[in-house]
Amino acid sequence: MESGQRISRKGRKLGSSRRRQTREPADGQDAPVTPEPESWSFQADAELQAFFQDCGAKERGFVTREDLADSKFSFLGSEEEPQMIFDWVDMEQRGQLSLEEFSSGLKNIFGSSPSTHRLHRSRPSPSRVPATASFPALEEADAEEKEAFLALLGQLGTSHFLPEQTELWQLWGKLRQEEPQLAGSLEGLVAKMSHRLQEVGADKEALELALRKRDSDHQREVRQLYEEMEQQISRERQQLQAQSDSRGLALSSQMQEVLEAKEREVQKLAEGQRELEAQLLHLSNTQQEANSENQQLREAKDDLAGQLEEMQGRLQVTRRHLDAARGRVSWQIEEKPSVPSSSEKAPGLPAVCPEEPPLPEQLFGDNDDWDQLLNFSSPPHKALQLSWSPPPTPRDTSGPQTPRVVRQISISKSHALLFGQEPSSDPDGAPRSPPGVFCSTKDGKGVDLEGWDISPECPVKSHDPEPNREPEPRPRAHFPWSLPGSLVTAALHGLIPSEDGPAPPGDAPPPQAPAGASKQFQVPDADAKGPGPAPAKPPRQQEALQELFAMGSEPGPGFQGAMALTEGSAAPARGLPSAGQTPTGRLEQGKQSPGRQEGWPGGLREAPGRAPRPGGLPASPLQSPKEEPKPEEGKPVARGSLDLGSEQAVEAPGQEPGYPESPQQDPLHAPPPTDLPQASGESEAPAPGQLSPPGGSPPGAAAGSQEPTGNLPVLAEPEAHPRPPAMTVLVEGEAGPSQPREPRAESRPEDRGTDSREAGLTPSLGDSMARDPPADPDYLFHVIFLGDSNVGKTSFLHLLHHNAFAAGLTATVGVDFRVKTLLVDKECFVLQLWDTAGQERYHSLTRQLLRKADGVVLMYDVTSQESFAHVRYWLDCLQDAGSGHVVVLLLGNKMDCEDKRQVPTEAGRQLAQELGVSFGECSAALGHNILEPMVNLARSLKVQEDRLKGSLVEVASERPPKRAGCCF
Ligand SMILES: Nc1nc2c(ncn2[C@@H]2O[C@H](COP(=O)(O)OP(=O)(O)OP(=O)(O)O)[C@@H](O)[C@H]2O)c(=O)[nH]1
Ligand SMILES: [Mg+2]
Repeated sequence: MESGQRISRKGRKLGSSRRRQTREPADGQDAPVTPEPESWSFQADAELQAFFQDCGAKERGFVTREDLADSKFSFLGSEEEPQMIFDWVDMEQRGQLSLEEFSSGLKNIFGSSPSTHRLHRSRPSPSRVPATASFPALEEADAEEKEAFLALLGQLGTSHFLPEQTELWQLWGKLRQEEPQLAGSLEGLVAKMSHRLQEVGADKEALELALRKRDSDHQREVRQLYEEMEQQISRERQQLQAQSDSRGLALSSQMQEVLEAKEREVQKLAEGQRELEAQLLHLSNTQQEANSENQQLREAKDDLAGQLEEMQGRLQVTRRHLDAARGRVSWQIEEKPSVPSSSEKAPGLPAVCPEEPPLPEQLFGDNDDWDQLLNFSSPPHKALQLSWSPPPTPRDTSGPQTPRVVRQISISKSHALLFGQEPSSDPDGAPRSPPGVFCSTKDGKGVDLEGWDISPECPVKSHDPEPNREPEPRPRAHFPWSLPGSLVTAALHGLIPSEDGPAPPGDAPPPQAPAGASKQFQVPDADAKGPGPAPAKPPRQQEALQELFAMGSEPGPGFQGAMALTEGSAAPARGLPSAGQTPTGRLEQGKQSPGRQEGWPGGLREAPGRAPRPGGLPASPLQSPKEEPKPEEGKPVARGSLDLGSEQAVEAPGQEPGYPESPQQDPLHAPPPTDLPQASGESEAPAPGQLSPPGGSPPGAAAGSQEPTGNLPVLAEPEAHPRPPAMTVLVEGEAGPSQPREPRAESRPEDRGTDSREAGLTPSLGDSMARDPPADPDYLFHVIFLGDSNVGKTSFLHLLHHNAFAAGLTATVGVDFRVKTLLVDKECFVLQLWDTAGQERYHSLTRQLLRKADGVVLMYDVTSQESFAHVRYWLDCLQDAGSGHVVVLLLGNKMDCEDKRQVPTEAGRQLAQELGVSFGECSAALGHNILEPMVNLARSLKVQEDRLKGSLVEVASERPPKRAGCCF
């Protein structure tokens, strides 16, 4: 076994040496020549071929290491594994060897004959054994040999013993013993080999150095490349990032813009949707309102249709009555021969707005001579007749707002008939009057106002259609001014359900008839005055007019005036005269009169710039007597008459003690005058204060009974008494007996007390005038209030007369008239105050009035620049009228509205200086500066009058003094 292993080991060593020999030629070194295989037996070759066959290598053409796993070769030792043969042969370690390569490899290792090789190896060399036995071990060798051997090893590069060195030692020793000549060769060979080894080592180190250097260079280059790549990657990444960012920003901005645009669109759409919703809501509301209005209109239409039918029936009945009464009724306006007939048309009539109902034709008729109609000093046998529309009432009351308008101013002749006929009363005390004749003159001719007798409370039955029929005692109304109201009433009876129901179609008296439905108040002169029964309760207008003329209670010798006051509050339309005639004309006019204009629902119209009256319907006085009198309406209601009356009862008052304007502080305490002396002997017209009491009560008693108490007569107006829509004043210019002063059956303490406090009017002369009005006014002037509409003329006058501001007055229609008595500097001034309408359609009418003006209060509204600018227009009108010596007072009203002021006070003052007129500012609402301007105006008028008297004697002789008249 040991020998086998040794052979195997040898074989391996030989194999390795052989392998080394096979390698050396490959390296190109001068390797030794490959020894030929010693012996490669046929058996070995056969085994090899069998192996190729068994493992399939022959088919594949190559041998793998695995193929040798189970192979057995006879030339291999037992300890040698067949796979080692493959490792020996496969020096390049390719894993597979071709059959040729494997065969030649084996042959190179084992020789041509493996058996020989085995034999050779198994047969020891005869010299090697004894030599081995004779050569001592290295440790036992002598020092010389050992030194020589170490030197040899030193040449080989090893200085210490290795296990192989022992074998080398023995080989070297053997060689020195057996073949000493080869020892030197061995040493040379060893030296050469060591040299070669050193060279190889140097080469190796150089190569390693070069390799390391190259490796470091490579590493450096790689690192550099890596860094460069990293930098480039970083740059590119940054670029990409920047591009991405910019692209993202652009995209985001675009997206933002798009989003904002979308959002705006959405908002617009939302707004549009909201607007549409609002519009839809509005439209739906509007539609609902329209539906409700349509419903209301339909209902109103149905109501109106029914009412219209009823009205038509009533009108037909009325027309029949009018036709029946036509022959009996006469409408006369007797004038001097010089006075143009009423049929003539006079130019310059007030323009009538086509949209507004025209003024009645007989309202300042075309042919009226204003000199005649308005002359206070009417000649004898003439009676001045004034017809009034109902006075306007404040809007804040529930009563109707019938505009007040002068319906007629005419002159009739003697009052004989009038005064010759005692006022008749029915058993209940209601005044009576002869049928068909309301105011008659002494010679039998008179003004027949029956055409206006349309008081709803006057039963139709009382109007005898037959002219010759004796009058029957019945309540009647002879108020020309009652026409509109009657019409309205008639209309309203059809339109508005009255509490009392419609007016009785026949002669059934209205509910209030006995109390004051139709009353006639005649003021007989002294001669004509008889013991006729006086009305138990004179109508309010009647009393008011009594008060109006109460100042000159007893006319002078030349005064034979007669005054008749009638009152028709609300008469059925039955008494209307027939159409076609003068009365009919008036009737027709009355249908379009302002009274109806305001009273008729369909014709309700407000003056421009005025707020419509709430409810739009006139109120009740014309509808139902019960609805008329209200506390607030007391004054306005009776304005047509009470204005005049209050002038004496309240106004004169204007002169209460302590009045600053008056130097005469002491009130007059003279006994109430019983006569109104004529201002001039020529004057035949009574003073404005002259009014006969209805029942002929002694004036002294009446006045004396009240004035000492200081309490003004209380207006004992029955609650249910309807407001008189108009009044008629008949003043006869013929001399006659003095009229007894009417007793003041009614007093109005509220006017004095409350009004004075409210208005703040300076009480001074009023009391004295009220208590002791002068019998004969020293001066009488016509003062016309001019100015644009809405400036406050009527409010001013209302305050002046009633000491209370009446809010909500309607626009004046035509012209209004009041009398104001002032005691200034111990002289009695009677101012006839004409309240004109500022609306343009009445300007021509106003222009006619201007001809007789003594003084003009030209009013503007300090809150209206336009009204201030129109001041020059009104002055031009004044100049055109030829009124050269008119005293003008420029008055700016509404100074309480300081926040709305458009006209500075200085501007008004400058204009007044420029125009040479007086100037002042006032507030009708506050009652500021109301009476003072009038007192100053009275003084200026007096100065003007005195100057004219002195300088124009001749003219004055042709023209009766103003003081002699009581009206234009
Ligand atoms: N604040 C204030 N309002 C006033 C004053 N005077 C009158 N008014 C108001 O002005 C409006 C017109 O008043 P009116 O007296 O009817 O005016 P007018 O000048 O008579 O108008 P016409 O009759 O159309 O010419 C009414 O509403 C009054 O209440 C005032 O001093 N201050
Ligand atoms: Mg007015």
